[in-house]
Amino acid sequence: MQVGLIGLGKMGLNIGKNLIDHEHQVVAYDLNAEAVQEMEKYGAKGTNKLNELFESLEKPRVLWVMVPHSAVDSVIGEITPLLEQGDIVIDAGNSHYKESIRRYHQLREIGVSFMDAGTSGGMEGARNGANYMVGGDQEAWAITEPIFRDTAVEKGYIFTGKAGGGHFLKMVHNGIEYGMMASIGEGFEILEKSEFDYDYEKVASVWNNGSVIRSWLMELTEHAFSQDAKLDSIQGIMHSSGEGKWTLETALDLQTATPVIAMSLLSRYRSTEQDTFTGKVVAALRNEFGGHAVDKK
Ligand SMILES: O=C(O)[C@H](O)[C@@H](O)[C@H](O)[C@H](O)COP(=O)(O)O
Repeated sequence: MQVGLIGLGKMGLNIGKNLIDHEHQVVAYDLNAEAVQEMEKYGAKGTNKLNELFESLEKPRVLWVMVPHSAVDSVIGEITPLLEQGDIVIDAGNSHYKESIRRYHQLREIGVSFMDAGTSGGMEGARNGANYMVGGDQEAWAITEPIFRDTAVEKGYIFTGKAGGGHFLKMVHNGIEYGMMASIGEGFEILEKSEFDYDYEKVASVWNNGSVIRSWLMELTEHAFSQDAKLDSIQGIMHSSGEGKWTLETALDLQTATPVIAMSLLSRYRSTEQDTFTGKVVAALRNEFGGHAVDKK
């Protein structure tokens, strides 16, 4: 089928190529000329004009939006005057599910269907077989299922119904991702501080063969250590894009105890600071009441 792809970043380009590999026609839009050219070379029709994108697509149009969550509203704002009744807008990025519910209702008012599609599997998945968690209308799903099925790994997609359900599921998935990664990281830190001299690539490899914790994350761990045996070239600063925070906020709203996800998020925040004011205050107080030593600057 024909897909209008908006956003040719790392994920968008890979999804576009994946769609073309599966005999779908891609009309690709981005302001970045290089990305448009790359997509054209791969067989897409490319443009940097939204009206051209819309004119090139058969109706009802299927628009796959692959942009950072902070840009989704501005994209929707730009395409709204061009959208027509029956068109389908898919947000395949990592948006907050409440925003997706709002956007669903906003577009429904003009007869446009909005689908919230959480996409997992990273760049490699986007290129060769992704994983999708999709919410939205059944009618829109009936039309769009082939593009999800074809670009996903086998059994790698789910339609959750009800708007917001796709991005909610992806949010929780990412909360789990935070906890799992933190646990892997902490395990290796204990190894690093121990009296034993382990080869971490080999450790990750052996854990990937038959052990309970074998996983794609452990495979990636093995790969990372194969590139840099002790990760000496990078700093232990863990950035985050928001999904872990949303998971924790949602858990709190639902009065659900999620200590692992909470701590993994907080340890990411902590990792971005060299020193903390909390630490200074506690050190000062220990010194105040007990005369305990402080480390001077
Ligand atoms: O399932 C996935 O493929 C990943 O979760 C993907 O969506 C992305 O890597 C995260 O958004 C990174 O999230 P943080 O920046 O919050 O770690």
